[in-house]
Amino acid sequence: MSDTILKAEGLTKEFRGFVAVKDVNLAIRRGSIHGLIGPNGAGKTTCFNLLTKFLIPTRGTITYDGRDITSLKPAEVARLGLVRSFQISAVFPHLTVLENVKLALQRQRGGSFDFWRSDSVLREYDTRARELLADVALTEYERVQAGQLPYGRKRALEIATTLALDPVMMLLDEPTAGMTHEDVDRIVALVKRVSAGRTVLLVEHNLKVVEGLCDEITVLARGEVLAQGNYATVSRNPDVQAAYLGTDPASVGAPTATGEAAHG
Ligand SMILES: Nc1ncnc2c1ncn2[C@@H]1O[C@H](COP(=O)(O)OP(=O)(O)OP(=O)(O)O)[C@@H](O)[C@H]1O
Repeated sequence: MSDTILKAEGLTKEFRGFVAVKDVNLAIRRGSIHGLIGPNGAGKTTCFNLLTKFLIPTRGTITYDGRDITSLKPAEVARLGLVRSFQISAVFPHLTVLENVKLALQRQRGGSFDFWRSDSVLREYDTRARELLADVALTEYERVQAGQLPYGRKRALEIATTLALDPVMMLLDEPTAGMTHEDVDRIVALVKRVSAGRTVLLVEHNLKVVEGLCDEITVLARGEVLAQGNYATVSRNPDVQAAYLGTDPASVGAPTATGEAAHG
C-alpha cells in the first residue's frame, strides 16, 4: 500500500481563460491531517472542488489509492471512501439529530429511502447512529430538530453524517468557519478524534486551527503551490509571510503574527 492516498499532478482549472488553479502537485499522506491554506482568492475552494470531483479540471490528474479518479463523479469517489463533508450529508432541518444520522446510515447502506428494512436492521441503525452522536458529543441533542441546533453543533452533526458514510478519507471545507472560540476548540478536538485511522484534508482560514491540527500544510497563492511542509516550516517561509501580508493586511494576518486569518 502506497504511503500517498491522494495525489494531484499538474492540476489546473481555468474559468474562461482565468487560471484559478495552476499546475498544482499535491501528495497527501495516508493517515495524515493535511491543511490547504492561503490568502483570499488563492484557489483553495477551487482546488477542494477539483479534488472532491465537484469541478472538472482543465488539465491534470487526480489519483486516489492508486486509481485514476480524474473522470469519476462525486458519488463514485464517495463510494470509494473519499467523502466530502456536506456532500450526501446535507442536514435536514425538520428531522431530529438522531433521524439525520440514521438517514445518512441508511443511504450509506445503499437503501435510498426504503422503509422495508427489517426491525433488526433499523435497530442496528439506531445503535450505530447513537455511537456516532457520542463521537461528536451530540448525545444530549438527539431529539432536537437539526434546524434548532446552535451553529457549532450543526457543524458537528454534519461531521457525524459524513462519518456515517464510513469515509477512508474525509475532506472538510472550513469546518470552523463562523464559529465562536469555544466551538472552534470543540471542532478541533472532534476532527482530531475522528481522524484516527483516516486521512483528513481540510481547507481552513483559521491558522490556529491549522497549527493545532495539521501534520502537513500546503499553502496556495494565486492558484499555485507556494510552500508545503509542517506548520513551523511554512509559517517561517518568507514567501508565505509575504503572500499573507501582501493581500489585504487589514483583513488577513500573517501566520506568525496573529495566528488567525480573516475569512474571505
Ligand atoms: N466559477 C468561477 N468562475 C470564475 N472565476 C472563479 C470561479 N470560481 C472561482 N473563481 C476565481 O478563482 C479564484 C480562486 O477562487 P477560490 O474561491 O478557489 O479561492 P479561495 O482561496 O477559496 O478564496 P477564499 O479564501 O476567498 O474563499 C478567485 O479569483 C475567484 O474569483
